[in-house]
Amino acid sequence: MRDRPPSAPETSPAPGTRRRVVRLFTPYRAAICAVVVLIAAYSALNAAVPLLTREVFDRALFGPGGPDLPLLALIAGLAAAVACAVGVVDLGQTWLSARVAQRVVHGLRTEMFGRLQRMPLSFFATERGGEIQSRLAGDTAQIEYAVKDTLPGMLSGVTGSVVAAGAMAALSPALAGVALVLAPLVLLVASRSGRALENLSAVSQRARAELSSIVAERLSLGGVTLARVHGRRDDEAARFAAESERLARLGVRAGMVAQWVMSVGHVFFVLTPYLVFVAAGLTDGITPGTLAAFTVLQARLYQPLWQILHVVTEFRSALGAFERVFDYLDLRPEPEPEPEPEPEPEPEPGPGPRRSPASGPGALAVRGAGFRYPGAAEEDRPALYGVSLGIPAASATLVVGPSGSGKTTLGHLIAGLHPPTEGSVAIDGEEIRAPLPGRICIATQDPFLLQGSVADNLRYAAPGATMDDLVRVCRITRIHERITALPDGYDSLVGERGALLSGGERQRVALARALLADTPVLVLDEATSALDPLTESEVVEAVLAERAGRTTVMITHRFGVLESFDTVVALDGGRVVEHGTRLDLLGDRRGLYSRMVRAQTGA
Ligand SMILES: Nc1ncnc2c1ncn2[C@@H]1O[C@H](COP(=O)(O)OP(=O)(O)OP(=O)(O)O)[C@@H](O)[C@H]1O
Repeated sequence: MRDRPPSAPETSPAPGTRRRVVRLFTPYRAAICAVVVLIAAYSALNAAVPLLTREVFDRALFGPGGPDLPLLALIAGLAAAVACAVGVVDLGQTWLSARVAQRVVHGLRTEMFGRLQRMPLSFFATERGGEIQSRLAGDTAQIEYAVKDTLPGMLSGVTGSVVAAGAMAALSPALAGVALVLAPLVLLVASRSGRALENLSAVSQRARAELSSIVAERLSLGGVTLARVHGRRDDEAARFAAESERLARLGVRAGMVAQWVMSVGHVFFVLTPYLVFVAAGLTDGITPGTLAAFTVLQARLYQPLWQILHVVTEFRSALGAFERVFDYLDLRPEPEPEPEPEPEPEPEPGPGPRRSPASGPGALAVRGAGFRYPGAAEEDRPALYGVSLGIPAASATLVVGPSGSGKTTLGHLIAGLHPPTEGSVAIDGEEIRAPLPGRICIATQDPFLLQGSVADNLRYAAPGATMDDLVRVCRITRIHERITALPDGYDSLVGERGALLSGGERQRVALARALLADTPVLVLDEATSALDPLTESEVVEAVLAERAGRTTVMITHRFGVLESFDTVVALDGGRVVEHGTRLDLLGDRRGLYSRMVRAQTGA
């Protein structure tokens, strides 16, 4: 289950959303005020042009005494100056809006990325890859567009309409009244269809997220291989096509609703000038110049109205995007480790040999620890429970047990990948509730290699490592020869998730990377499972021989011939059933470890 608040339906943004959006922009209020001023200046300058048109008609061309060419030239010069000023103001406004939009979106993106990085691993086990991608890239792009284009569009629409209406009223209050009489009707139609468009946009956004989830999962190396192996390529294509067609249909519907508004508006737009002409015919003292200026202003009145309608729709769908982003920002990340924890009392050793209290760098103490995966049913037993172990510094411990007995879970608790849901795990008296880089490292069965070279991947653990360091750890994991045989040696690329290497090679590179981290504690969770048995025991023996005081906890299924361990821990059903030296446990012929060794060696 996801540890997150349920998201509200996308068609009705939560009441807090608008307030949160406003808060996001509060730090930029100075820039936003400047944008408003620039937009007002832009609208005012634009409104000046029709007034110049009136002067052209009434004084320069058809004034008393015939055409006045010097005046016409002056007006043309003024119009050019106004046009330049409009350009400059528009540039400034665009620059400021783009800056605010980019800052806000950059802030949201980085905060979201940071928040997701700190989420418990169970979140990534349940959340779909495409969903994260869709929110981090798709929704933020929609917000960016809304802030950069939509918001200034709305402001300039409002100021443009107000200024145009004001100029019309100044020219002739009576004609202005006639020209504005249809405006409320236009707004009504638009607001109705705006809501329909908003719903369509929310549904489209969900379809888009579904589409990117399919792409992320099914067009990965593993997804494509699976589909080929099982002959399901056509089914996959059909599933994608169905979702894509849904999106396409939604797109057509949205286009039709938008066009319907435009068409209705167009009728009003064509009709209104004639209403004005009729009114002008019935009113005394309307000059041709006033009428010409009026016609231009009318266009300036209705065009911004369309802009507002369009913008309101965009903004309402951007609210949906904001909400999906906030939904991720509200996720509860794993708590950060305490800066200075209380020292832990020494643990009671679990079943097994009595040793002197473990101390020193890398001593592990597991006290009554347990773990229940989030979402597991209450009545199910926890994956791990009541585990108490003292693992002395510099020792080598083998963890064995049947599949599903909790070995990996124990390894994850020691590595701090999950905080225990009961009891505690500590290193040198300090509780482990989160990964401790530099102190504990884990190498897993399914290692993750990043795009880049072998050397890049190794140096992820120790950016300052020299070539000699890389060679040293790669010799221990018996991968050095193989790397030098690659076309570019340590600079050879490993491909997506290391796909250009074999499974065993990937594991050995990852194990070398873990060794390079040089931590006092190393957990190996079936980290050599893809190797042939001979190489595996060679690698394991070499890792143990060169551990130089490092505490090593090794989880493996193939332990039959492994002898270099101080202690063996056997898990069954989520708890420790045996804990002792190898020879002690072998002595108990009915014990789990002893039976498993016999099963493997046939002895
Ligand atoms: N992410 C998870 N969410 C829910 N349950 C899980 C999760 N991971 C493991 N489990 C369950 O917890 C139990 C212990 O799993 P764990 O991986 O620790 O076993 P294991 O001993 O390492 O098994 P194997 O030898 O097969 O790797 C299993 O019953 C498993 O189904």
